[in-house]
Amino acid sequence: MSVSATTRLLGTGRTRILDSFKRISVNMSSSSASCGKRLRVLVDMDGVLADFEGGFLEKYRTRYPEEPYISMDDRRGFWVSAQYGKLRSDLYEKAISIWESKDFFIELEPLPGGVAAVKEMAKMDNTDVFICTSPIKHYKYCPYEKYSWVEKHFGYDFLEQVILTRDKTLVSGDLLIDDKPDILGVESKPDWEHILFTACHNKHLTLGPSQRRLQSWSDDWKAILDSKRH
Ligand SMILES: O=c1ccn([C@@H]2O[C@H](COP(=O)(O)O)[C@@H](O)[C@H]2O)c(=O)[nH]1
Ligand SMILES: [Mg+2]
Repeated sequence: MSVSATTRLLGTGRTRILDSFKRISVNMSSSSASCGKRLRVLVDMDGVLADFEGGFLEKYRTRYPEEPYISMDDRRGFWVSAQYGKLRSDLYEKAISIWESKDFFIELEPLPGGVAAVKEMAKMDNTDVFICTSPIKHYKYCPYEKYSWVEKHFGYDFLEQVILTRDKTLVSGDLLIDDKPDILGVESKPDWEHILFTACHNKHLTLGPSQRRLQSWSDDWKAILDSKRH
């Protein structure tokens, strides 16, 4: 057999062995997750840790004092811009101009109890917490300010725990705590169970029988985590 044929054969064998190792390690990691060795919790940022809706309304009213606005009580649907666009078509762009502005994301106030809860979660045995958040495509300020916000409220080391993605279905975890009712992406069956975090825009929705909510950070988030430990 020629040297190149032998190299090819050895290469094929090596690939098969590597594939077997990969299969074994994938099986080991999924079985250790399911027997609860470590729980992985993904926590959304806007509307869960940071007060996106409150920050938006305040800045919108300051910048456009003469324009109509939608109170928190009247908010319906995840997309703020869509509801403003229905109110009057030009308000769609005016709404977007608010979160595309410098300092919008960094100046968001933390939602009550969120930072403390996540810090506590991160200290729990066998628990990994990640902040999983979607940046806007107008990237001039938002991604930088999201990192800055985490550093400001959690400290520099917690930046390790930040996941910026526009497709959360690609991220693996046991739980995703998120205020968006429909979290869609290329993965049709994400690993995580979505816990809907109650927000002004989703509080009127009736959930399916197997769906769960976290009403606020005063709600029993520890029980939800425990329900996923085996
Ligand atoms: O009308 C809206 C409302 C929000 N956004 C942006 O969507 C993301 C939401 O991120 P999550 O990680 O799902 O909380 C955020 O960057 C908002 O600015 C929007 O584009 N339009
Ligand atoms: Mg959100």
